[in-house]
Amino acid sequence: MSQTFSKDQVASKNKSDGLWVIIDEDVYDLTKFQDEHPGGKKILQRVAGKDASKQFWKYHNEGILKKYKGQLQIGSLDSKKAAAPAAPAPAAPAPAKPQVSSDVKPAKSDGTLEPYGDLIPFADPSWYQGYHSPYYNETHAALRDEVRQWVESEIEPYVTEWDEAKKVPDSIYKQMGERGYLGGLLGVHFPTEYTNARVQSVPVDKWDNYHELIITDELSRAGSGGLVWNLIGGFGIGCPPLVKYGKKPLLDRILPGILAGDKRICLAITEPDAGSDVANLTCEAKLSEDGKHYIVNGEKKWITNGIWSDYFTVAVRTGGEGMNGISVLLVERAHGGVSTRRMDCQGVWSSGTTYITFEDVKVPVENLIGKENQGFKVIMMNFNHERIGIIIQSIRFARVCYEESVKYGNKRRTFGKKLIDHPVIRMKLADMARQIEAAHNWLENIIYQAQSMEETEAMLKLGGAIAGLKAQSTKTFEFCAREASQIFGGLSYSRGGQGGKVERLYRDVRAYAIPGGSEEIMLDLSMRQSLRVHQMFGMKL
Ligand code: HEM
Repeated sequence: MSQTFSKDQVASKNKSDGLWVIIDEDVYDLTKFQDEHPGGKKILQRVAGKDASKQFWKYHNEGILKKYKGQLQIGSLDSKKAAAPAAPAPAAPAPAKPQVSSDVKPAKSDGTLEPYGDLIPFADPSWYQGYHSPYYNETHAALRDEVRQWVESEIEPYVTEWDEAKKVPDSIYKQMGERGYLGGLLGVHFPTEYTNARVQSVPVDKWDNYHELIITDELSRAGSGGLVWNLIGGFGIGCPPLVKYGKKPLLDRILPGILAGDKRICLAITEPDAGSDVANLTCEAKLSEDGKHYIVNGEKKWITNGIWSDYFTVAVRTGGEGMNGISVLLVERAHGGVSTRRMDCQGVWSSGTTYITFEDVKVPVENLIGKENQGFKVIMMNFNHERIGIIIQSIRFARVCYEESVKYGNKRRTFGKKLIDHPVIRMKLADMARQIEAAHNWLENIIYQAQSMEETEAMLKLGGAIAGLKAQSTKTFEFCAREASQIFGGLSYSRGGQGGKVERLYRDVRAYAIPGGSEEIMLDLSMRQSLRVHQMFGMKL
């Protein structure tokens, strides 16, 4: 912003027909905006011509300035040292090329990375804040910065609108492809054979599971389960089985379009009458008489991204009862007979939760994923990847609730002191932080184990721990959402505004605690499976 003004010039604009204010040494013309200001115009008229920084920060968070700067800032005070450029505020975010900050410094001689972020204790994982970690290097630091810049500039300011509109612009999903993030989220090596997109800050041969963790974690910082599920909810669980067990001609035909962000895929397992007990599903696929097609009939419910999907990775019954009669098929909307309708849900509004019906859908046998009647294994392998995604998101959402609470607690005053100075509030924050850190450290350890093991070994040995951590992380999320709501009071009871993230996340909690295995089933499984596996190791009782 090149124009500068003196304080006297601003002071002369102190009427409703010329209403300027100063916020953090920048000058804003609110003349037209006053009529649409959600806080009312009189309150703006009272600070017309003055420095309103203190009042502004009392009622708003950073997101508001980011969103309105481009529209309302007309310059800066002449006394300001280096006027910051106004952030662009497009009505609908335009695609942009990734830009990696040149600030990412190599690891220091003691192995730690440069501190990054706001440095609020526990609001980011400890390796962000200059602490030692065996897991991360400069490529992780660079990716974290790349994703955070994108989220802060093009996603976070608009997330509330998208959630209310129950849709994220297609251009954002397309960028997921262009930036190489879709290619990086498959839980396998980076699939260079199917996409030309590359993650700008990480060479493909360096790609590992911690990079995958960072993408999901940083996307989750926007504080919306709907956003994260829109971008990776269908893809992250629907595409890995296709890549791991699909036949090459099928992959050659459809994977490039999916990884480019042009076509969408989702996972369809749950049915109106079969959720966590997958072995009981009834959607049937009968082989045609000529043996060339499966004819699929049945219903699927609570399917993330279903309404927008071109492809559906579907669990079907091809054989007898129980887990040995299940197969996985790649159904294409273009096959005909696929109907999708949006479901109204408590949370994750922009994720497109869908009810699907398949009526005599003719699916070529080439679209079988894995072997006939051996689909249960495909589904089980996939569950660990899905659950780790849920864990990453839940822990970050818990952190967002905690971070918002710390910031608000340092700003809001009651009974003559800041909230943070009341021991009862600090106790809440401490209870949040201890659970977040415990869950995150367990997560990093499990990712290290998964990366060091062959896939079947990982499924056996880690299934119990992953199930336990899923329950731990969703309980942590629920606890933090509740405590943050208490700290924000009325501001997190109404939607939008300063408590907006907390209010939204509070509504999103059940979407994490139930799907991918409910807390009850996860806790039970964690013990059953761990005991069974350790019996194989020679456990002595
Ligand atoms: C660049 C200038 C400003 C912009 C773009 C702006 C924008 C907004 C927006 C979008 C809201 C809705 C709630 C939210 O999303 O946070 C809001 C609420 C509000 N604003 Fe502003 N505002 C500005 C300046 C001010 C100033 C200078 C004051 C005080 C003197 C003020 C007082 C309020 C109040 C009291 C509310 C209602 C808060 C609540 O619901 O708890 N605003 N403003």
